[in-house]
Amino acid sequence: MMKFQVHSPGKVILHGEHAVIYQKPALAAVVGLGTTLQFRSVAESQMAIFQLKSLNSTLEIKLSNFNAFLDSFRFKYPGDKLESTAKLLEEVRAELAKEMERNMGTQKAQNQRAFVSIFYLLAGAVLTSPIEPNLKLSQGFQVQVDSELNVGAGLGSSASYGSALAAAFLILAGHFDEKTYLQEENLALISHWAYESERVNHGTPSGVDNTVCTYGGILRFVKGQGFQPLRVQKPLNILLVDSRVGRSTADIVAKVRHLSEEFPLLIDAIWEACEQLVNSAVPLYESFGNGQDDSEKFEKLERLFQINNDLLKAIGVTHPKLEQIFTIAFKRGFFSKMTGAGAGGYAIVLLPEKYECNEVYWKLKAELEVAGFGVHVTTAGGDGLRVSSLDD
Ligand SMILES: Nc1ncnc2c1ncn2[C@@H]1O[C@H](COP(=O)(O)OP(=O)(O)OP(=O)(O)O)[C@@H](O)[C@H]1O
Ligand SMILES: C[C@@](O)(CCO)CC(=O)[O-]
Repeated sequence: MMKFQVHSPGKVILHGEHAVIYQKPALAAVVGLGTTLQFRSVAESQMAIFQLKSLNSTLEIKLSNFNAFLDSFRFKYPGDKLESTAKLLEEVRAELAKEMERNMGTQKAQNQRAFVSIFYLLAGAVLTSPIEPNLKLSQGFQVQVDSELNVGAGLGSSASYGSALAAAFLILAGHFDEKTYLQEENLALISHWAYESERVNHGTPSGVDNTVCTYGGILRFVKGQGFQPLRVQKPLNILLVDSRVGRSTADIVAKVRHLSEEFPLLIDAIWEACEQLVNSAVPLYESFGNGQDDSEKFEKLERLFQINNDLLKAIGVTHPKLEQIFTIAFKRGFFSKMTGAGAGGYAIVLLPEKYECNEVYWKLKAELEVAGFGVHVTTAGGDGLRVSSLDD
């Protein structure tokens, strides 16, 4: 009887969103909100049932259908070690399209993508299983996914969801277990499959979100080159402000790509500026807590927040609701920026040390709430994905 729980955090991009797609560095950090997945095998069952609470939807897969899909994939691509995942994703999409027609009626696009991630990651984990090349699923199970992250809001809900699924399915298929998942090669495998899940949502993600959700901390990430954890000494306090404007990361990334094709030199100069900004920010984050008084460094960081936000505005990814948040924060003496793809989603407000003792902070929080925004105070950095046992 297998049962366990996976928790995977959400993230904020501190600096370098969008630029990171164009090979520039980004700084990303996990936050204190995340996705929790519970896995329980079910005796005598021949079904895999996935309850996705955030989407208010359920996916049921008959093990016999899933195993038949695996057989047909192995027959079509004999000896394929899944070096190219593109074929598998294509086959999964075709299989699920048939399934939707047969049993599921019309599902919303976001549910369909969430289902594709499940089928794709489950098939990927089983087809590459180190214990048995022709592994089939023989016992039914139930998976519940619950998230504190608003979906489609820039806090990495999709990467957090993808890494939680990846860890669960890799454990199920015998790649590692609850005790060994933190080994470097196993985290790399989780992040790899979480990236594949991101591709289902975004097409061409940079990989920053799945990396930070898996490994945790505050990371400097460059697409295709990997990451370095920042050596931070003190947690950084931030206020997450939900504009409550939904948007699709894939659509915004496509609009920015169009702009960069229209004005390549101009937009490249913005990406260069973003790189300089990250280079200036890293030593500040790493030196907080070194001296007696951090106020000078904090003021520099506030300036960088403002410049970063203005660069993002220059590529057209702000929104009137985000502007309202920036104005409220600025009026109270706080610096803020959008985070992630922008055009809605969350803003982050930089909070000083001992912000709770500052009356202005409470006024800021109240004013944002009265204006209809969701607020949540958290720290940037912390644990990445964790697997734990499940009692009941
Ligand atoms: N808890 C969840 N349960 C099921 N599916 C989820 C969950 N969270 C995210 N998803 C999937 O991820 C998609 C949202 O991805 P999208 O990238 O647009 O938002 P995000 O990850 O919140 O934002 P960003 O990538 O900018 O941080 C949803 O449409 C859904 O398919
Ligand atoms: C806009 C973007 O940089 C935000 C990631 O949260 C997209 C990406 O990196 O894939």
